Amino acid sequence: MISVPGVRYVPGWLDAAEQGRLVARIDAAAWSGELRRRVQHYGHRYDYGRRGVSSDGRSAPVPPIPGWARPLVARLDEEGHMDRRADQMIVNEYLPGQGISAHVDCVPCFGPVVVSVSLLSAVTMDFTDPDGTTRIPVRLEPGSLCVMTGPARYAWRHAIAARKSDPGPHGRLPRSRRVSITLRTVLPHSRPAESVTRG
Ligand SMILES: O=C(O)CCC(=O)C(=O)O
Ligand SMILES: [Fe+2]
Repeated sequence: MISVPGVRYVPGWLDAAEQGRLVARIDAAAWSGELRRRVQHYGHRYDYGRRGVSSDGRSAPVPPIPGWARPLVARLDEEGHMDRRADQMIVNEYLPGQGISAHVDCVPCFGPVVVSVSLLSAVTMDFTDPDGTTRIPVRLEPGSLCVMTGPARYAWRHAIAARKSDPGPHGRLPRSRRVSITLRTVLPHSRPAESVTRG
């Protein structure tokens, strides 16, 4: 099977009980309705309009990475997936029909590793090569970890089509509600303290 250079896919990274605990904690927290899909930002706010990590004090601060997510952050680091402990987390919710347009995660904002943990529903994430000529669908099962590094992080774009089902080997695979936890490291010059001292 063809694979995307720089994608590490780990099925069954979280068991069903752990996934359930995480979804319960996520659903007890406040969602932001700033996009078509609901999101929660922790550690640092990512400004979708400005395409930057907010550090100018104009937007309301976001909560730190909560206690319930810290074991994930530590485990990712201990298992060697990250360059250092993640300090930025975005939770995304996708109802059937919702997606995310093709993008590369902000290069000046975030470090060399972006991870996504899938909860509740499987979905197909499409990776497109830098020329836009090759599209590789990657099926993300609930409980899986998808680590993007190297070309997958910096050169290929990733997207989730806004549709209610994905093509499968034996017909369409209907989606249900999916929640993803994405984790990143914020680069030093994007962090508020450094921005202030740099004037
Ligand atoms: O939902 C996902 O797994 C990925 C989300 C994503 O690409 C992002 O937040 O940058
Ligand atoms: Fe992304």
